[in-house]
Amino acid sequence: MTLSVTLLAQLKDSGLVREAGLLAGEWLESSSSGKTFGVTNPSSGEVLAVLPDFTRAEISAAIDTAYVVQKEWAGRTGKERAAVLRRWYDLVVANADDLAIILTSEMGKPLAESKGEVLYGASYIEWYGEEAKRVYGDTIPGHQRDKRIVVVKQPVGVVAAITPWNFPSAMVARKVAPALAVGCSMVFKPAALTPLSAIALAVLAERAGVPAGLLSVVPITHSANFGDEVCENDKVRKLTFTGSTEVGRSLMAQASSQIMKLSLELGGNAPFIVFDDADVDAAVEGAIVSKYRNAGQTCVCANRIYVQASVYEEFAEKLSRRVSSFKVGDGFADSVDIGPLVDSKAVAKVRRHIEDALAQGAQIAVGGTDHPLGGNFIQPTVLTGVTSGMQVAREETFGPLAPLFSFDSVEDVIGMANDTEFGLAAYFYAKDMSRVWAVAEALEYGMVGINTGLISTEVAPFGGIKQSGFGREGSKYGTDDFVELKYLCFGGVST
Ligand SMILES: NC(=O)C1=CN([C@@H]2O[C@H](COP(=O)(O)OP(=O)(O)OC[C@H]3O[C@@H](n4cnc5c(N)ncnc54)[C@H](OP(=O)(O)O)[C@@H]3O)[C@@H](O)[C@H]2O)C=CC1
Ligand SMILES: O=C(O)CCCC(=O)O
Repeated sequence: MTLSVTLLAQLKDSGLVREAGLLAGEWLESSSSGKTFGVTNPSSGEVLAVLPDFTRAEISAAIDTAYVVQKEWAGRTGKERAAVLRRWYDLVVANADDLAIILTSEMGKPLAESKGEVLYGASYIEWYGEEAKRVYGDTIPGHQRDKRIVVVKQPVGVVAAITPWNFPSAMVARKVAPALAVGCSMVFKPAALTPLSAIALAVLAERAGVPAGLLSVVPITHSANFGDEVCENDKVRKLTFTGSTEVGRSLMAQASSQIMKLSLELGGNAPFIVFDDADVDAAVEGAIVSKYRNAGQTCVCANRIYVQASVYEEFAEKLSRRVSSFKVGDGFADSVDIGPLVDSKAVAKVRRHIEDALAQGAQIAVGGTDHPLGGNFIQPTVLTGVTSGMQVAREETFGPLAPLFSFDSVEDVIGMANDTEFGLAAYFYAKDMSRVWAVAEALEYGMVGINTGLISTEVAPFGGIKQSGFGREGSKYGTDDFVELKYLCFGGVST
């Protein structure tokens, strides 16, 4: 047993951390590969746990079991499935402090944010527990006198899920809860950087009465093996993926071999627009939440901040003042705003964006230099004088860097905001209602925050358009991706 004593000492329930995967209803502490991998704390570099590294054959066995168990689960009433999800939700809430500690340990975000994420994730379990009872079909007036038409929704069957490291807890809940609610089973691959939160949630799911084999959680470092197996195994009928557009594109190509149902929640390049009639103070607060939440490592983070010329100086000055007051440090330290980035590659990307912008004439308003803590810590930064030829305009930075662009007219800023292959989230601040409607309609994004920098909630449909993917998570629409419509045509009805 190699579990970190520091981590274990912080937990009320040490049973939530396991050096094992849950496959086909069993906790397996070793893999036939004989290989293992370590999960490290991005703040200290400490190894938290060593997990078995599972193989394609083991994933295949988990799929076989998920295929069988799903039939019994789907045969239960919505109310019966709802009761299990409700117990899972209650357990997640009851264990939120421990789950937050596990999350901060493996991912680095400040503890308060981790607790927020755990409860945010739990809200999806609660929501979809309730929705389990409302997977309604439809009746359609028959097209002939003796015909009656009914549409029913049936679970797609076995679902595979792949998630990233930036929301290791909420992503699990967001994918598992709707799948289980409608009667699917799931084989789940968390990011190798952050599998412990998914494992802890699986422990609680088991305690809540999720049947053995219905949910598998597979730690694995060779992620392509997981993608290959789930895309080629004809027992898997759907793949739900959150991560980079690059990997999403290749999974989409692979999934085409068996025309698998897909949901893809991919990269973003969110514009955040401040118009001259905006409440500038409110816009600054919105930008702080949108840009610096999770140290900027969120797919809906503001990536490009466009400010109308007449309020540019005021906005830049007020934003910079707020950002310069941020406390950077270990996620467990008191009142920390920004934790470490997830790894050195993430730090290098932010540095590259800053250097490129400076080389092309941008200026540092705050931050911009390495943080004294070193390692994966980075100074939260605001750049002014940013223009559309710079890398920050085109690529998702995924770090605490706010680049400020100036614009003159509504037409110009809409053109710049939409000039990207991504279409996940956009934000703008304005008061004039005719402008508000026009801009909201003109932005080519799946989600638009108007006078707010925080749009995430389980009651709304989260998802993108263009190369940010398709499918929606959350809300009444979130179950659509996990069901198939079946049309029943009744003939010979005596009239
Ligand atoms: N939309 C979003 O929420 C996110 C967007 N991103 C963007 O992507 C960039 C890179 O982040 P990164 O974490 O590397 O994102 P990736 O897309 O590489 O990883 C996301 C998930 O996909 C898995 N994965 C990677 N390659 C394959 C494959 N060939 N087959 C199956 N699964 C695979 C990863 O596994 P493993 O990590 O274990 O290899 C992880 O579980 C970020 O800087 C950001 O710009 C990143 C995360 C989330
Ligand atoms: O970054 C993501 O992939 C999801 C963002 C978390 C959220 O706001 O729901």
